[in-house]
Amino acid sequence: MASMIIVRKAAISFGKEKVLKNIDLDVNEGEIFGLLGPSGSGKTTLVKMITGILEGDQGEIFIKDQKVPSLELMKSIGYMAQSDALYQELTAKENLEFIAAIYGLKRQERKKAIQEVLEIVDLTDHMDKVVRDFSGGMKRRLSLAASLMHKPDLLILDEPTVGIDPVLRQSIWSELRKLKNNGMTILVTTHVMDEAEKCDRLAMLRDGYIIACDTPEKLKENQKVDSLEEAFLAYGRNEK
Ligand SMILES: Nc1ncnc2c1ncn2[C@@H]1O[C@H](COP(=O)(O)OP(=O)(O)OP(=O)(O)O)[C@@H](O)[C@H]1O
Repeated sequence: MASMIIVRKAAISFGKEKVLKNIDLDVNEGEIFGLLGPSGSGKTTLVKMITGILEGDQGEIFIKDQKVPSLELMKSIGYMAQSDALYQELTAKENLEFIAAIYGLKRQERKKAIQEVLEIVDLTDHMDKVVRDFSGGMKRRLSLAASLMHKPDLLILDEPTVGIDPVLRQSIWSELRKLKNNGMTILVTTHVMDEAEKCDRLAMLRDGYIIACDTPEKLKENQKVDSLEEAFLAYGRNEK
């Protein structure tokens, strides 16, 4: 299977704190890959290194065989950060028009892309509302829409469903699965176990280490437990 992301011996410290230690990771093309770990385990730091926003102290990262960071690569990556980067005074549609302009989408492409992504996140009826008046969940959905505007090959989502109600969370996951079925590779961070279950494969992150990496089923099977939560705890114990 072809690799989309390769991380080799990546490490980073902030001051004296070693936040990521000796990370090796392979994400295959076309899979939904989850990074599961508690708050502070280093998930955001790792995705920022993968996008090239943060430079590690050690190691190498490749996306589609190109070394990160690369400006060229940014065209194939959609990144939704943990905090929403939206213009509060603009409407949803104006925010997306702005993103489209940055990516150099032509007028007709722009209109179509905006329509498509708004439908995906179920915000078509709210496109003329200013973002300041959006709920937290609506802002998350708009951020997701923004990350899809340029039809990336690799979508990186940092806790995409925080503040989103269970019904909409389900619908976002079914959209993610559709995107995957159309060939997109998706890397998603989460600390929610039922979301982790939906990933094709998972890496469990604890204290800056990957303590296990496999399919959700195999991770449970290997530890002879019924839930990912129990598996996480069991792998954590083995590490000590
Ligand atoms: N710019 C920074 N300067 C100093 N410390 C940082 C910086 N960024 C992250 N850290 C530290 O690195 C550790 C990991 O943070 P990170 O945000 O990657 O965790 P996370 O797993 O994404 O957590 P959460 O689920 O709460 O978002 C934390 O202890 C955090 O305080």
